[in-house]
Amino acid sequence: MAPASKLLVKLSQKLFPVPSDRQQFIEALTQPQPFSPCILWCRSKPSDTPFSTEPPIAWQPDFIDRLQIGEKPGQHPLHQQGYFYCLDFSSVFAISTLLSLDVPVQSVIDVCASPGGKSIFAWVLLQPSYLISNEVIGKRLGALISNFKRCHVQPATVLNLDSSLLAEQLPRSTDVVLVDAPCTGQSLLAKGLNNPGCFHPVTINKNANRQKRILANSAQLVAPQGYLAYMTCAYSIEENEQVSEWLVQQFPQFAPIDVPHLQPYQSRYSHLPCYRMFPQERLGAGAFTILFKNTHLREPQETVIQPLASLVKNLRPIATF
Ligand SMILES: C[S@@+](CC[C@H](N)C(=O)[O-])C[C@H]1O[C@@H](n2cnc3c(N)ncnc32)[C@H](O)[C@@H]1O
Repeated sequence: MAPASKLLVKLSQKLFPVPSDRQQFIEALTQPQPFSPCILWCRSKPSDTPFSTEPPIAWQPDFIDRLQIGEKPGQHPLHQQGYFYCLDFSSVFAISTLLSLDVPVQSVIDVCASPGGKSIFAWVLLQPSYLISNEVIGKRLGALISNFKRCHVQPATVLNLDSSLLAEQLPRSTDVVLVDAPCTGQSLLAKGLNNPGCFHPVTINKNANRQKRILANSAQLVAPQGYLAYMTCAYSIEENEQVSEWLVQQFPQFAPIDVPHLQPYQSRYSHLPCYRMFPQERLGAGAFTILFKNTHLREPQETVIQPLASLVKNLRPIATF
């Protein structure tokens, strides 16, 4: 068992006023226990499901299964055949804000896409005509592309651009923009992985600034009346609630939207409707999520929009499916 660092203890004190809650949080990070493996079905499930599953929780979509601990879905032949994608249930929690959209969605841009879990969730759920999955770090493109190939994700386009370039080239273009932001990755500890320095104030501050920059650029992409989904796998308030509050101040046209099924997960650290999953709840390693709506209406001169597909062609796609 790794001892809790001073910085982890300090974070736990900030997050949990009750000492027993604090202790459970610390234990989830210093004595990590396995979580149920989770899969996202990209095709119809075979009639004879090959895995033992956990009972679904109330809001769990049909295309998600939580498996019993000990199942190894990544080693099953159906995985290689692209029937499903393996992910942490916290990822499902974070992207589940999309379940509350009640409008048809034509276009989705995933600004921070690799290895592809949130893009694939959006593709299965929303079936957009345009899915653009962007990954700025070149060496992370391979994983994204191979997951899209394996799971037959199409139509989809993979880009490799900084968010500032996306903002410049595709302003007000997209119904749903996903920002699963790079973060301190504090929840990696709950998966038993090392992540030195992830609670240090300098690391947290650096990440929060990067998140603000990516969000500010991503906000430019959202069509009038479209949606911006922000999520991280960090626990620090600076990377989550404070970034969200900053966005609303900077871009008051973005209204945070209530997500009814996530009400039980309402964050205690903000007055905004935003949601947290913690590792001691035993569903996944932890996540933060919030959904914003761009309340701007389309300008009269905007009625003829250049189709996203033709704009994207000029951005040198890395792959098109
Ligand atoms: C949390 S991961 C995304 C996981 C992915 N959405 C999924 O569900 O599989 C964050 C991603 O942001 C990328 N990233 C790093 N720096 C970035 C930046 N400055 N702008 C945009 N994305 C960045 C990372 O390479 C990483 O792929």
